Formats: sequence, C-alpha cells, structure tokens
Amino acid sequence: MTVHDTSLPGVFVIEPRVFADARGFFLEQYHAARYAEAGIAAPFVQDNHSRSRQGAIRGLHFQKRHPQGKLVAAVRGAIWDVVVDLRAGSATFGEWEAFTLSDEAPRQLWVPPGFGHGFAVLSEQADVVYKCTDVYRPGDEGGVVWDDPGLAIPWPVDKPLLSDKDRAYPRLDALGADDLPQVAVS
Ligand SMILES: Cc1cn([C@H]2C[C@H](O)[C@@H](COP(=O)(O)OP(=O)(O)O[C@H]3O[C@@H](C)C(=O)[C@@H](O)[C@H]3O)O2)c(=O)[nH]c1=O
Repeated sequence: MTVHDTSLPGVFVIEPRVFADARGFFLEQYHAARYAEAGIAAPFVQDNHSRSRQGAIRGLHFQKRHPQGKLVAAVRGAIWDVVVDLRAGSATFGEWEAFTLSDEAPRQLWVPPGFGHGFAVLSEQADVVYKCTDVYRPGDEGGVVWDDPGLAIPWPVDKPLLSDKDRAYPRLDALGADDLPQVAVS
C-alpha cells in the first residue's frame, strides 16, 4: 500500500495494492501492523456501512468528548469525501480538503480523531464502509452545517439530500470550546 500525505496534518490517503486478474480484483482493506506503521491509530472498535443515493450529503460530523478516528472507503459507487480540522488550537483549524473515493480506483481516507467528516454521493448509489476508533455515542454527536459560508465547501451536488439533523447543525463560528472535539493538539 502507498500512504499519501494531504494538506492537513495526520490526514492520509491510502492506496491499497490491488491484485487484478481474470476474476476481478483482491485488496486488503486493513492490516493492523502496516496501518499502525503508517500512523493510523488503532484499535478500531466499530465498523459501519451506509448506502446513499446520488446527491445525498452526510455531514459534517464528529463526536465531542469521544472523538472517533475513521478509515473510510467507498466500496460501491463514488463519493466526494470532506475532512475539516476542528481541533481547537490547531494551526489548520477550520481548513478542509476533499477527496474522491470510488470503487473504480480504490483508496481509503484516514480521518483522525478531532476532524469533522462528511461526504456527497456522486454515483447513482454509494456504499461507504468505515472503521472507527471509538463507538457511536448518540448524546456525544456534534456537527457543522454542510453549507457553512465560513468553510465555503463547493459541494458537487445541486440539490442535496439531507437528514433533518444535518440541516439543523450550526456554523463553525457558532460553536464554543465545549462543542468542539476534545483532542489535544501536539
Ligand atoms: C453513525 C451511527 C448511526 N446510528 C444510527 C442513528 C440513526 O438512527 C441512524 C442514522 O444515523 P445518522 O443520520 O447519524 O447517520 P450518518 O449521517 O450516516 O452519520 C455518519 O456520517 C458520516 C459522515 C460519519 O462520519 C459518521 O461518523 C456518522 O456520523 O443510524 C447508529 O446506530 N450507529 C452509528 O454509528
């Protein structure tokens, strides 16, 4: 596998080694020792799978007191995956980057604890799977509204399909210190 740095510290794109043959392909989604060597914090304690329609946007999400690291892949279809640095005191606080993840050119995105995460669905449908370093705690959920003008993320969808929860999240500049992910910045 090849690990690529991004503009955000600790956020990596992982290109797996793909073994293609007449049957199709094989790749390793996770290998504890190799991912640890790449700086991807484990252990992972929850695996998720969501399916979404074209134009859906899920995000921007995080957990406050129990931030989750997420290792994200699109195993069917294509998504435009966004990661935002929400770590108070970080030199790149409020900065974001987007990556296309798809089943045609498989790669994974490592979203470290303390970053907001969301994605838009580019294909007719997309199946997204991700491993998490902490479990889901409904009372601990936090979010920033997807179309926060301060972030000005150019989502590649015209009429986004959103959950009521995501529509109601506040802008980043309305969040206080207690509303942000509680992580130490080194
Ligand atoms: C995230 C999650 C949701 N749920 C339930 C709660 C709810 O009834 C239903 C749908 O939840 P949501 O609308 O929050 O799902 P969704 O909008 O897909 O939330 C996810 O978005 C992406 C971008 C992330 O980064 C994830 O961490 C997570 O926040 O599933 C769980 O049981 N476990 C989980 O881990």
